[in-house]
Amino acid sequence: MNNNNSAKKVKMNGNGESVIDNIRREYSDYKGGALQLTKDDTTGIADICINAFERRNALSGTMMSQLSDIITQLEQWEQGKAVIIHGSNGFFSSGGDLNTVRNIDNSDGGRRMALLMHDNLSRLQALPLLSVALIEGKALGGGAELTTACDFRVMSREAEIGFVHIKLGVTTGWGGGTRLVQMLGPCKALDVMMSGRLIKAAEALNIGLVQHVISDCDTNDSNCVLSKCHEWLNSYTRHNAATLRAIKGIVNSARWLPTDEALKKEVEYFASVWGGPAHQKALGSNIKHK
Ligand SMILES: CC[C@@H](C(=O)O)C(=O)SCCNC(=O)CCNC(=O)[C@H](O)C(C)(C)COP(=O)(O)OP(=O)(O)OC[C@H]1O[C@@H](n2cnc3c(N)ncnc32)[C@H](O)[C@@H]1OP(=O)(O)O
Repeated sequence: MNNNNSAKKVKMNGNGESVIDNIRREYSDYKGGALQLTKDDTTGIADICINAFERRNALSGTMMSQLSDIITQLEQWEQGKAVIIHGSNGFFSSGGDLNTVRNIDNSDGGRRMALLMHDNLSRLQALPLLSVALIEGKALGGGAELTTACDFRVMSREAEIGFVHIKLGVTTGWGGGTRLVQMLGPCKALDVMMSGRLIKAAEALNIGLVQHVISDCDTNDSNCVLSKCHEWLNSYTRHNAATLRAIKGIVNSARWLPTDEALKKEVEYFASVWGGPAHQKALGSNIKHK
C-alpha cells in the first residue's frame, strides 16, 4: 500500500508501456555513477550507497532508473527491517546530475523527471521497513528531497542540508516540498525552501528535520559514522521483523488513508502479529519493562 499515484503506473502509452517504464527506459541513457544495494538477510538491514563522488554523488538519469529497480527489490525483501541510504566518500548527494538536467531543461522534460522521482520516492517512503538517510557532507536539492522520503534522517556533526532549488530558479521537484510541510509545518517549510540556505546539523535537529546527530566520530571517518548509525538504528531493528513491518504499515496507512480506513488497516496489522511467534515468546516469559 502506498500513496503512489497508481494511475501513472497503469497509464499506458501506444506500445503498452507504462509512463514510468517509458521514462525509466529513456533515463537509462543518461549515464554516470551507480547506486549499490547490499542486503543482509541475517540482520534484515540493507544499505544503498550513492556512488558518483566525482560529481558529489549527484543522481544521473541512469541512477534514477536504477533507484526504481532497487526499490522493487526492497519491496519484495520479506526479511527486510531497515535500509540505510548514504553517499560515497562522506558526501550524501548533490541532487540531480546537472549533466542530465541540461538534457531535459524544458517543461515536459522536467515533468518526466518529476514523475519518475515522485514514483521512486513515494515507493521508497511506502516500503514495509524503516528507511534512514545518513547525511554526511551535504544533501542538496534533490539530494535533500531524497532524505525526506526516508522515515528518519541522521546527520554527522559537520553535515549540512539545503533545499537550494530557489537559487536555481526552480521549486522542489521530487516531492520534497510536500513532505517538508508534513514534517515541519507550512511556516518552517516555507523558511527552508524560500531561503534555500544550508542548514547545519544542530539546527536541523532543533527544527525536527533530522532525528539524530552523530557527534562522536572524527571528521571524515565515514566508517565510524556508518557504524554509529547502525548502533542508533538497533534500538528499533532489535525487535522482530513481522512486528516492525506491521507498525510501519500502520504509520503508512495513517499517512495516506482517511482515518476510518487507516483504523481498519490497523486492526488487520494488529491481527497479523497477535498470537504470532514473538507474541507467544513474550507471553511465555516473565515480562519486565525497565
Ligand atoms: C529537483 C532537484 C534537481 C533539479 O532541480 O533538477 C536538483 O537537485 S538540481 C542540482 C542541485 N544541486 C546543486 O545545485 C549543487 C551544485 N554544486 C555545488 O554546490 C558544489 O559542487 C558542491 C556539491 C557543494 C561541492 O562543492 P566542492 O566540494 O567545492 O566541489 P566542486 O564544486 O568542485 O564539485 C566537484 C565536482 O562535482 C561536480 N558536481 C557537483 N555537483 C554536481 C551536480 N549536481 N551535478 C553534476 N556535477 C556536479 C562539479 O561540477 C565538480 O566537477 P568537475 O568540475 O568536473 O570537477
